[in-house]
Amino acid sequence: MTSTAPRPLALSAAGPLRGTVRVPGDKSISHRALMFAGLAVGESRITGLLEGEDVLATAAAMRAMGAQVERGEDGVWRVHGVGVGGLLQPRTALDMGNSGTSTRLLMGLIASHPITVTFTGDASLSSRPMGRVIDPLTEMGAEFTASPGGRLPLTMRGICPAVPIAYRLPVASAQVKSAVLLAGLNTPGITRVIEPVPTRDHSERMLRGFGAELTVEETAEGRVISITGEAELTPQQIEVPGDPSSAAFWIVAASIVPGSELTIANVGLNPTRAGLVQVLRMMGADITEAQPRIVGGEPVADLIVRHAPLSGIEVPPELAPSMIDEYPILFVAAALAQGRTVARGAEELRVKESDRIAVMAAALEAAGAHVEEVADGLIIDGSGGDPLPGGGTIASRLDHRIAMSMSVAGLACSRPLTIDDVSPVATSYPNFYETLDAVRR
Ligand SMILES: O=C(O)C1=C[C@@H](OP(=O)(O)O)[C@@H](O)[C@H](O)C1
Ligand SMILES: C=C(OP(=O)(O)O)C(=O)O
Repeated sequence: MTSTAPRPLALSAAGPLRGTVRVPGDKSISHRALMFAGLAVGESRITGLLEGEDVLATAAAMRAMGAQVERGEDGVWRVHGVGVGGLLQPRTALDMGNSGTSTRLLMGLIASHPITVTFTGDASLSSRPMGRVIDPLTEMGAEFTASPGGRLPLTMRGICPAVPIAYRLPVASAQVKSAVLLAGLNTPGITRVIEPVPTRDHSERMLRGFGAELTVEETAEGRVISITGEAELTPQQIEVPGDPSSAAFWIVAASIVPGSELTIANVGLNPTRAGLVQVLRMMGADITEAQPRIVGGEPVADLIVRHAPLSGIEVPPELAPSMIDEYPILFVAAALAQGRTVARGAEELRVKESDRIAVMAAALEAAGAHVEEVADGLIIDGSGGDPLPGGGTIASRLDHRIAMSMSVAGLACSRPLTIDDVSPVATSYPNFYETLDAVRR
C-alpha cells in the first residue's frame, strides 16, 4: 500500500452546488467482482470498477494468489481466474491497507484452500476485530494465529476439504456473512448462514450471477442463505453501478447548502443499501429518482437532489444495516436540521475504520454543533439550517468517511473548518475533491 503524508485541508462555506456528478463504482461490488472473477475459469471483464486503494488491495491479493488481474487502457479490468479451489500460496504477506472488506472476505476464501496466508494492514485496520470471522472459519477447520484481541497482523492456515457449517450471525455484518459463504464455495456439501437482520446482499446476487448454486429463504429466524460447495464459477461481464455510499455525500451536500441542485448519475439503490435516502426523505429532503434501471444485477437510478429544509427525526434503528456507512454524513445532515435527531442502534459504528460515534461527536463539536454521544449513536440538536460556527480542526483518524463527511459540513460553516488529513479519501473516492471543486463553481 502507498503511504501518503497527511494532507490537511480547510473547507469553507459554499454558494449553491450545481451540476451533474458521476460517483465512482460501488466499493462492495468492486471487491466481490474481483474475487469471484478471480475464482472463475476464463476471462471476466469488469467495467466501472472503483479504482480506490481498498479495491486495489483486493486486486493485488488476488494476483498474489495466482489470478491474472489487469486494467486495460480502455479502463476495462480483465481477470483470468484460477478456479474454485485453485488459489495459490502467496509468496509474501498480503497488505490489506485500510480495507476491512478485503481482509474479511479473503479470509473466507482462503479458509477452504490448503494455503497459509499472513494479513497485515494500516493502524486503523490493525485495530479492528477479526474474531467475528475467525470464529466461524475455525468451526470450518481453518487455523489462526492472530494478534491480541483477534486483530491483524494474523496468519491463517486454510484446509481442504473444510467442514460445512450452519452459522447464525451474532452481528449484522455482510462481511461475516460473505466470509462464511465464500469459504463454503470450496467446501463439500451445503454451507448455511442465518441472518436475523438483512445486510447488503451483493455476494448473494453476484455469486448466483457467476453460476453458484445459492438459495435464500425467508424464515421465522431470519434469512437463511445456503450455498452448495465445490462450485464452478463461469466468467462474467460485470458493470459496477455507482456507489450509494459515495453518492451520500452529494445528497446531503445539496440538501444542506441553500440554492443547490445536483444530479447524481447511476446510483446503486439496492434496498439493502438505500436506508439513507429513506431517512433523509423522512427529514424532508427533496430527492427525485429518474430512469430506474438494472445495472450489473442491481437496481440503479439517477438522483436529482434540491436544497430543502430538514427536520430532526428518530432514525428507525432497524434501518441501521442498510445505511451503516452513511451515519457520519447523516450526522452532518442532522446538525443542520431543525430540532433533535436521535440516531441509535448503530453500535457497529464503533468498530469501523475509526470509532465513528466518538470521532463524529468530537468533529461536530469542533465545528460548533450540539451533540450528545450515547453508547449506540448520537443525539444531535440541529441548527435549523443556520451555518455552524466552524473554525475548528477535525481529526479524520485514518477514516475516509469522516474526512468526506466533515468536508461537507465545512460547506455549511461560517468560518473555515480544517481537516487534519484528507488523504484517506483515496481508499474509496480518489477524486472526491475534484468533484467538489467542479460543483461549487
Ligand atoms: O460487505 C461489505 O462490502 C461491507 C459491509 C459493511 O461492513 P460490516 O459487514 O462489518 O457491517 C460495511 O460497513 C463495509 O463498508 C462494506
Ligand atoms: C467500513 C468501511 O469499509 P471496510 O470495512 O471495507 O474497511 C467503509 O467503507 O465505510
